[in-house]
Amino acid sequence: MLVLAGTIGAGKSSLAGIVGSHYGTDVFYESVDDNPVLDLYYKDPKKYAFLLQIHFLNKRFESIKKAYKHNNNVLDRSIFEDALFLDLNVINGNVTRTEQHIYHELLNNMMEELEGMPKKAPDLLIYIDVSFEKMLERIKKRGRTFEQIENDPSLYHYYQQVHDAYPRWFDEYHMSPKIRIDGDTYDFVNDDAAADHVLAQIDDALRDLR
Ligand SMILES: Nc1ncnc2c1ncn2[C@@H]1O[C@H](COP(=O)(O)OP(=O)(O)OP(=O)(O)O)[C@@H](O)[C@H]1O
Ligand SMILES: Nc1nc(=O)c2ncn([C@H]3C[C@H](O)[C@@H](CO)O3)c2[nH]1
Repeated sequence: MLVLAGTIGAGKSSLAGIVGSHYGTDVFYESVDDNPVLDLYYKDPKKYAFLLQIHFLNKRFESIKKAYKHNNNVLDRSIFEDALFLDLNVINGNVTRTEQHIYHELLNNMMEELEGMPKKAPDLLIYIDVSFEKMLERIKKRGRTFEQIENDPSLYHYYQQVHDAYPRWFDEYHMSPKIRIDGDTYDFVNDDAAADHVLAQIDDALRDLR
């Protein structure tokens, strides 16, 4: 199981598709278009942050249960990143300490279930690192209405918080082997040579594991 990680708009879904095609494996996309809470959360984070966290946790657990059956199946974002968002929501007063506590108890229970499975952790975590400027550029380019700073200027600060939290998160991530992809330099979406370079990086990392 290969897992993509990185900030909002880093290119996880795009690279997940490319990696899945490369290995001929299934890609499990993050719940966005079918997400009944995401736009509500962006409109009213105080009301919907906890519900959104529970939704993502549930969907990721569901994907992991399906994905772990094949070595090179691809997950678009890891279950381990959700706590980063949760903690930011606590800092921002959108999630209470009690909600945070209940969330972590539920997460621990779920992780115990995963420990009972043949594959307890991803084979490789692929972290896409992008600058804050690139992150904003990509969010704008992709154009999801509820994510646009021009509609809600307070999102600038939120995006800064998310972006700032990622390097430490990646540093402290030790559940599996991990690699870092430079998402600023390599335009794996529009440039085949860049995509090949990134795929070679992933191939090399997987070869080292076996
Ligand atoms: N390396 C890249 N070079 C150029 N454009 C890119 C690159 N990666 C992603 N993009 C573009 O940036 C936008 C966001 O990409 P994508 O949806 O894959 O990000 P994501 O990490 O899955 O975001 P989210 O966390 O919101 O799900 C898309 O328009 C995509 O085409
Ligand atoms: N609050 C919050 N918690 C999460 O665990 C989480 N995971 C993803 N997202 C948001 C980021 C993108 O807008 C969009 C697609 O990644 O969904 C999250 N938001």
